[in-house]
Order: sequence, then structure tokens, then C-alpha cells
Amino acid sequence: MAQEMTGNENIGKEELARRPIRSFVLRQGRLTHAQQRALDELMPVFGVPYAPVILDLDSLFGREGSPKVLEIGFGMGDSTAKIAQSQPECDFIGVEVHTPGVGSLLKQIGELQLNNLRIIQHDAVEVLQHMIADASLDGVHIFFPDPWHKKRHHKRRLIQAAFVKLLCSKMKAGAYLHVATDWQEYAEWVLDILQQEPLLENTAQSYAPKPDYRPLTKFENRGIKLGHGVWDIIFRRK
Ligand SMILES: C[S@@+](CC[C@H](N)C(=O)[O-])C[C@H]1O[C@@H](n2cnc3c(N)ncnc32)[C@H](O)[C@@H]1O
Repeated sequence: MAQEMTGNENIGKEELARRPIRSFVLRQGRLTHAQQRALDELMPVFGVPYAPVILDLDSLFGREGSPKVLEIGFGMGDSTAKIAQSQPECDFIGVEVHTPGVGSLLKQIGELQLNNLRIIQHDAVEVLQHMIADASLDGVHIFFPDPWHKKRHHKRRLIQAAFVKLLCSKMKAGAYLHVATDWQEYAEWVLDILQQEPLLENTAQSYAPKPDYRPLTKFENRGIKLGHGVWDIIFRRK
């Protein structure tokens, strides 16, 4: 995952100048038949269309008081599905822009019959701003966000001070924010930004041990065998 997306050439210079800086570049991904079928059949059931209207999360999941966890950038959704399956008492909202990933997670929702997971296919910044009520989240997962290695691309990194402030406003007191990355320099960047946010406190001295609920991805397993590191950073909302 410490692989930089190089799709900038897909965006016209004018468009780049006009639009706000985003943490992703939309690429045309190929869909498998199974992903397409899942999109056709399950998106109407488990997808929440983007609209600038605050969601009532209890009615979205049809139950009151269950912990609500938001995941940003779930990729192909393998960890998301495993976590939702292992924590049936929690409700999960996964946000991702990449269509094959959305299809992949919908397919897993169907196979595993997960009722505690909903998907929003849209920019997570706008979802947070316009769809998530203040102080409504019990947890936030951001696993392997695009590291945007090059210095001139650092402004595209999802984790920025203003974004963290936005997240804090949506988190309940005591809620957790869990970021994992395999890029050491991004880990240091994240740790530094989270430490500077007065509404957050670190749950560890610096990096946290990997909690059991975050599954080891195939990619991560391979990396560990090659001696590569993964850093978990877990802060709590005061
Ligand atoms: C490197 S991938 C990691 C995927 C997954 N979390 C994993 O661990 O395999 C980062 C993902 O974040 C998504 N992403 C980046 N910025 C986003 C945003 N602002 N809103 C929604 N998704 C975003 C990208 O589309 C990409 O799929």
C-alpha cells in the first residue's frame, strides 16, 4: 500500500487549479463481473447515496445505542468486512471513492450477510462535513491511507490538521481514532499532527501495539516477512 498513485495525468491542469486539493485521484478501475453484480444488486440495499443531509445513524441501522464506527478509504474492503463480522454489536459506515473497491465490499457484505455495514461512495471529507452529525461517532478507522510520498504531494495527504479538527467535531468524547500506515515518514507525520490536536490524547506512549480487531492484510503479511514495518496510531477524543 505504500505505493503512490500516479494518476495526476488524468486531471486537466485547469481542473486541478479549480478544484480543492483532494487526497485521491479517481482512476478508471476494471470491474469484475461479481463486483458489477454486487453493485447492481446490493448498492440499493447497503449503499447510502451522497446527499448534503445529516444522517440519523440509529435509523440507518435500525437500532439505537450501538457504537458507530466510520472507516475512511476502505480499499477493497477486506479488513472492513472482517471487522464488521467480528463485531456484530457495532455498526460501520465505510466511505470509499473507488468503484471496484465498493463492488468488492458489497460482494463480501452479501456473502457474509452483514447487516451492520453501510457504504457511502464519495469523498470522505464532504461526507464528514455534510452527512455526519457532530459528536456521533464512537470510532474512526483510517487504514493505510495513500502516503503521497513526494514532498510536493504532501498537501494531498488525508491526515492534515484541519481534517483532524473536522474528525474531532464528529467524534463523541472518549471515541477513538485509529490510523495504520506502512510508511514510516507518514507515521511520523500522523503522530505529529495528532499530538498537536488539543482535543485528542494518545492511548500509547507513541505508536500503539496492533489491536486484535485490525486484521493483518495479505499485503502486510508479505511486508512483515520482508522486514517492513507497520505503525498503528490510536488516539482518544477528550
Ligand atoms: C492505499 S488505499 C488503502 C485501502 C485500505 N484501507 C487497505 O488497507 O487496503 C487508500 C484508499 O483510500 C481511498 N481514499 C483516499 N482519499 C479518500 C477520500 N477523501 N474519501 C474516500 N476515500 C478516499 C482511496 O480511494 C484508496 O482506496
